[in-house]
Amino acid sequence: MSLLEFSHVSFTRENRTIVNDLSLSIEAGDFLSIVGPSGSGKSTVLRLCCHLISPTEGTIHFHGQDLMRFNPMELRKQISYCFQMPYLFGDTVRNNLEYPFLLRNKPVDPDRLEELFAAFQMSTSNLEKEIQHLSGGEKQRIALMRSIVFQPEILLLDEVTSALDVANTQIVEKVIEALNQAGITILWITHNPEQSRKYANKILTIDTGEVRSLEAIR
Ligand SMILES: Nc1ncnc2c1ncn2[C@@H]1O[C@H](COP(=O)(O)OP(=O)(O)OP(=O)(O)O)[C@@H](O)[C@H]1O
Repeated sequence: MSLLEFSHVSFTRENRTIVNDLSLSIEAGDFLSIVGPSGSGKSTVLRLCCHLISPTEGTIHFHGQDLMRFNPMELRKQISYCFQMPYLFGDTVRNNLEYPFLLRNKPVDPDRLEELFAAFQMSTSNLEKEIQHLSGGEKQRIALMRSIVFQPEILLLDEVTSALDVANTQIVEKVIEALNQAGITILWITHNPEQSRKYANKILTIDTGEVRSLEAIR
């Protein structure tokens, strides 16, 4: 049984088909790059994966069960996402990063937060900063940290390095690679052809909402 299985999934809005008849199997441990021109439906595919939106046709199964039947809060713990425009509460970095603990009724683990700052080579002094005082690249890294405070089964990443300089892109790539090596399934959208091939074992190319190719490269 595949970890995540799309069967003939379509997503239509305002008489426009944004994803058309997508069938795809994602196995545990996969690192899937999703590539394609702007507006081809890549982000929509990730939104479908975590039930931010529902297919208008077809089915998505997670662990063999209909994804639409999962409790959304429970699903977010297993399938975590980080998008291009990081959504963070207009609050402090600390409150953003402590939120995943609150959600699980668990005490905040300061060691885990320190570990994350170390992995992203950022200072923990950022914890007391207001989100609005962070740069775009800092916000991106904090949003990514928040999505992996507790390791999900699947991590969905939408152009998470687009606001980063070369050095920080490398840091983030290494964190993502290590997560995949630790068994986390990664689906990521990137516009950078070199990046799309560097870590992935599969590359999905989509155009106008349809699969152009699914290539296994490792
Ligand atoms: N809920 C929606 N309602 C109406 N149109 C939508 C909706 N979601 C996406 N679209 C449209 O569908 C198309 C695909 O959007 P999507 O964000 O999935 O593309 P993308 O491949 O991720 O693009 P980019 O690379 O520019 O981020 C776009 O034209 C977008 O405007």
